[in-house]
Amino acid sequence: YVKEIYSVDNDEQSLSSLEIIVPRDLADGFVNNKRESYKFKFQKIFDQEAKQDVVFDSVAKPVAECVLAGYNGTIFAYGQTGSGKTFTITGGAERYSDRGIIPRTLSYIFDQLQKDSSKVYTTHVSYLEIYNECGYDLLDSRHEASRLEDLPKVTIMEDPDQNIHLKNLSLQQATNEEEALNLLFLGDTNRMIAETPMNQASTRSHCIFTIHISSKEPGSATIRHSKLHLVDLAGSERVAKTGVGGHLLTEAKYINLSLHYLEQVIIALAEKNRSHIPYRNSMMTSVLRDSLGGNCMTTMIATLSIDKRNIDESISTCRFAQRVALIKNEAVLNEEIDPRLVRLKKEIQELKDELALVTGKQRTSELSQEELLQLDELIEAFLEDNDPDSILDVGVDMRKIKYCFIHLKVFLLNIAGINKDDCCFIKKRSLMISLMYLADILVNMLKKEEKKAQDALFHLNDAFAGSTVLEQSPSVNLEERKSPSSSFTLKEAKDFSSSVHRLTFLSRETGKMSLGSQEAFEVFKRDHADSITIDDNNQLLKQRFAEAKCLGEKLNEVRNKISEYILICNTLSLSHISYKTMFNRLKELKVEIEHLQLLMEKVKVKLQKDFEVWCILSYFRTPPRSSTSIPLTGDSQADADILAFIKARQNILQKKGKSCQKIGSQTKTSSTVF
Ligand SMILES: Nc1ncnc2c1ncn2[C@@H]1O[C@H](COP(=O)(O)OP(=O)(O)OP(=O)(O)O)[C@@H](O)[C@H]1O
Repeated sequence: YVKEIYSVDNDEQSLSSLEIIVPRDLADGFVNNKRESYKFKFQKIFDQEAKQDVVFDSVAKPVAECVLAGYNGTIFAYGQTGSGKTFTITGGAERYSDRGIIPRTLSYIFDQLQKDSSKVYTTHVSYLEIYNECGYDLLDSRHEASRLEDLPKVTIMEDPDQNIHLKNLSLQQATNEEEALNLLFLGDTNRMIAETPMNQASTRSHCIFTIHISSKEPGSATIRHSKLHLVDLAGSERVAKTGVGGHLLTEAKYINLSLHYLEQVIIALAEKNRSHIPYRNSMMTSVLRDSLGGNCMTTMIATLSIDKRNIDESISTCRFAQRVALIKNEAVLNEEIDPRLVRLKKEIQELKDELALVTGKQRTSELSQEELLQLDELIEAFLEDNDPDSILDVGVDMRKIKYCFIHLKVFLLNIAGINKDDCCFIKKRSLMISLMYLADILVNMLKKEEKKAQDALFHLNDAFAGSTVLEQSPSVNLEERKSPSSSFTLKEAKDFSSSVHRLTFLSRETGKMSLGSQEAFEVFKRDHADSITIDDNNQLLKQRFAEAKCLGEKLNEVRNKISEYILICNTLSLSHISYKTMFNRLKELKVEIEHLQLLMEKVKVKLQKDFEVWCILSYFRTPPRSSTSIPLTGDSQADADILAFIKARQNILQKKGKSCQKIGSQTKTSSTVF
């Protein structure tokens, strides 16, 4: 392009300026007041030598960054045919370095997404072509389109909130740069196939390549949606100048009309206090509505082909671009709550309502002051209760259960003077609490054992009581009736028996042991090696005793009958001497029976006495297994009693010496005599 007709001043400090100088021959004419130069200020002006990467860095990168942050962005190229719109937006096919804004933006975006692991991103792309006010989906993958009309037709739908929806425009997911580039290639291919000499789509249609990005932080309910429109507009040349007619004229009219409407929208947006913006006039302005005057970071690239012949077009493009620059958009973050979360919140509310209906209580997320106080009391009572089976019942209420756990944790951590970081202490403390519970369980078990021991002791006392009765019997001389076969005297047995009764662990009033002593004594008896034999012999003696008792009763019965007969005989025989002999005989019989009766009585007494002796001797026959088997209660008095008991026993055994074994066998023999 001829340098003489324009100059560029790229001031680093302020806006860059472009001056278009109208050649004198063009300025000359009948009217002499025509301006010779036109100056325009732009944010940045790229001369014809500008490289694609520089354009990308200056124009596209800032917008792409906004899109990544969650804002909407649009970059659109406007200019006359052949001025370089497609080259700028898509790129040139000859060199890799000619890649345009779309492939470079895709590369940049995916690069950034890969670097950011703090969010979960989803990317989709769509590619729309608008030709003669009709939309076509360029990402149709069927490859069947030989004409543009064969592609899926995209129509505009508007919801009650005046949001635009594009029906039939496919949204293809692209998980990486390669997939996105393939989709761009697919769209460009569809666009080229449908292009005919009569329909040079690249010139006469608008193309919108859109990158849709959704981002969400893990665990967050908020989703951000943003989109970046990269728009390659149709050529803006004037119909009159191109001199087209017929079909091309129709096209040109559409193109110009849509660009005209675009211009109308831009003018309306640039004007203050303008209430109506004519977006609906064309599909193009409808689709870009949000980008042009709403929530979007919009950048316009005006492409110029500054040639003597294109001076008017160039000036027209610059004017249009300057109007666009006046528009101020207010971009906001496009955040929405995850619809799944909305659904879950609704479900939670429904469940809360249901719970309130069932329990009759309306639950708030926080516990009331009153409820907290009640809980504190319950927890305190629970902690003070020594019963290991006690439970902390706060009902089916997660808020209360959580509160209890927190309370107990604080209780453990905040015990006076305790460093909460001292895990060792906490472990010890937990152990102590566990031991306390264990101790409680053991105490309970011991109480039960004590009860059993008490019952057993009553049994034993009965046996001792029996021996006391026999001792008081005046009719029997125990010394005289010493069993000839027993080397263990009844005197010794009596001594021992009385020593047992003197034991201090037997209650003075009742003659019964204290609970701890009873238990220890019971264990001592149980541990005695020969306890089973003793029990067996006891049973045998009891049986013999019962038999003797039965015999004595029968004897009494016979004696009574004889006495009765004698009485009758006395009455009858007074006058009959013949009965005298019989009477004397009966008298003799009576004496004999009485003698027998006396004998039986003695036998019975001996039997009873020997039963007692047997009981006592049985405990001495087998010594305890070892001194360690003697159970001590820990109660000093009871333990002293037990030791005294054992000592008394040992004294007797020492006196007997080795004869213990003999006693055992002889006593067994004597038991069979009875
Ligand atoms: N900066 C540039 N450097 C090198 N070649 C360029 C440059 N800009 C445009 N061209 C070339 O000029 C020609 C026309 O450019 P391009 O197709 O991009 O124009 P356009 O404005 O898109 O036209 P249309 O309105 O017909 O689509 C292409 O062959 C392109 O390669």
